[in-house]
Amino acid sequence: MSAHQDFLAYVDKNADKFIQRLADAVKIKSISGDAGCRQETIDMGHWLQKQLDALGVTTVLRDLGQCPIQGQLLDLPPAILGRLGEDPKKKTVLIYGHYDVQPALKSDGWDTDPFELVRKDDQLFGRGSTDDKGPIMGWLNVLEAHRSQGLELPVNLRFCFEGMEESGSEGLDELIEKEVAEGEFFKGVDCVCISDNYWLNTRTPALTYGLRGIAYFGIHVSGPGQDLHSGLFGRMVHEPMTDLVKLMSKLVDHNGNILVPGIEDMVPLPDEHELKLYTKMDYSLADVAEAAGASIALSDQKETVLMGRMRNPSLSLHGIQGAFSEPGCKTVIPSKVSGKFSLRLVPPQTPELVIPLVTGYIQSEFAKLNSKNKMTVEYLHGGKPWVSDVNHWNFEAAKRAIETIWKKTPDYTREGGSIPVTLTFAEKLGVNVLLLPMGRADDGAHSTNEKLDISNFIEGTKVLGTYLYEVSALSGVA
Ligand SMILES: NCC(=O)N[C@@H](Cc1c[nH]cn1)C(=O)O
Ligand SMILES: [Zn+2]
Ligand SMILES: [Zn+2]
Repeated sequence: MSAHQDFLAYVDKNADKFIQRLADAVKIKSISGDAGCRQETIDMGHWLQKQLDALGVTTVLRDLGQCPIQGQLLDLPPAILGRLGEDPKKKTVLIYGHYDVQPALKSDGWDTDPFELVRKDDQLFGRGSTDDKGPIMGWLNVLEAHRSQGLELPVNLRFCFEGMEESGSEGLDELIEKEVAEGEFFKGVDCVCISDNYWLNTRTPALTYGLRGIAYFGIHVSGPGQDLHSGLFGRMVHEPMTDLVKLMSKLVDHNGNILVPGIEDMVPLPDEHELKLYTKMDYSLADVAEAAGASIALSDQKETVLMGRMRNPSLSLHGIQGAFSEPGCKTVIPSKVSGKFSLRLVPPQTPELVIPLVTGYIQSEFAKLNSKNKMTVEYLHGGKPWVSDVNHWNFEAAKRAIETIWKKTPDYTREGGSIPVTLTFAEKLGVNVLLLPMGRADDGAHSTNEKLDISNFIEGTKVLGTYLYEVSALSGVA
């Protein structure tokens, strides 16, 4: 048997062990956006480093400094840089992933404890199962299958894992820039592979060549010195919530159109060639309904729906901090409230270009209210959009791996989400970056009952490993 076949056979035989490792990872509450979970997020970094060390990777933890969160200045979770293999005759693949997760509470509507990996039929439920602990464990599975059988890896590997991706990747760009300018770690990297997004549907594996950027904002409105009784003060004072809701209603309409002047105009319209790409995609309104859990697509045209996610900007309202949200009927006028919203950006948009448009517009809309409350707009974090070249051996290697394992030709997609470091790798390392998703469209990333199908975890592990063999086979291709 070849090394590749031995690798595949090991993955099949050790599925239960791999699922247990994913369960161990899910147990650690590495919620980067929650100050109360910061120590556990740091612990998760240490846990992952230990796993990598045990699998023969030489690792260092890189301190990323501190950042303010929920009124506290806290240490950032470390970045993990790892290296395995120094053979100058082999290609060197840099793998990126994030070990932090989105918040999750059982009371949000989860059927089971979000931090216990629960197996139901052929699916694994738990926060981070698909985003992004499952894919990271997939890489560990690949390493284990080789190390425990004494198989030589076909490429040199470099790993860059962070614990702040869900909260703006604080400190990572600076680390990469410094390391490229002064360090050795990224020297010799030939390509980058990121497994941190999803297939377009539940049937067809995908390769992803684009991501939207993001610009995340807060609108803070305050007025009274403390919360007030609405019977005693209603219709007597300017209410912060009333101003905030008015402002938030001015940002986007019910059809998804962005109302901030200048934002939509920045994006060129699709030409006929581009429109045909969407028509040809294996996608239907039933897929949106399956992934969203309801028939609520903004359009009956699949092309319009796909463009909404892949090539147009969007603006979403996320929440209001400080507002009364518990059960019951508290008759309160909250004294200060913060609205949270973000824009997903597409080329040529960048956070720098949209920030003045957004802040200027909100200030002018607030001025129209003649309110005596105080209002500030805060840009919280962001990242630029990214589009890659699919006619590159990196994509060819991944396509061949998918065809070998799934016996299907992948969909080529642009993803609606954001992974800010992707563009940094492309620009600073000057190499091709590929997104090779493990999970499916209906995984519920960031949502309740997040899951990963066992077949996606196990066959996905095989795809990741096979991709490395294909990169090696394509060595010498420019
Ligand atoms: N799997 C990638 C992902 O979910 N990225 C986040 C990044 C982000 C930025 N700000 C908050 N989260 C996304 O929402 O796209
Ligand atoms: Zn992710
Ligand atoms: Zn995410």
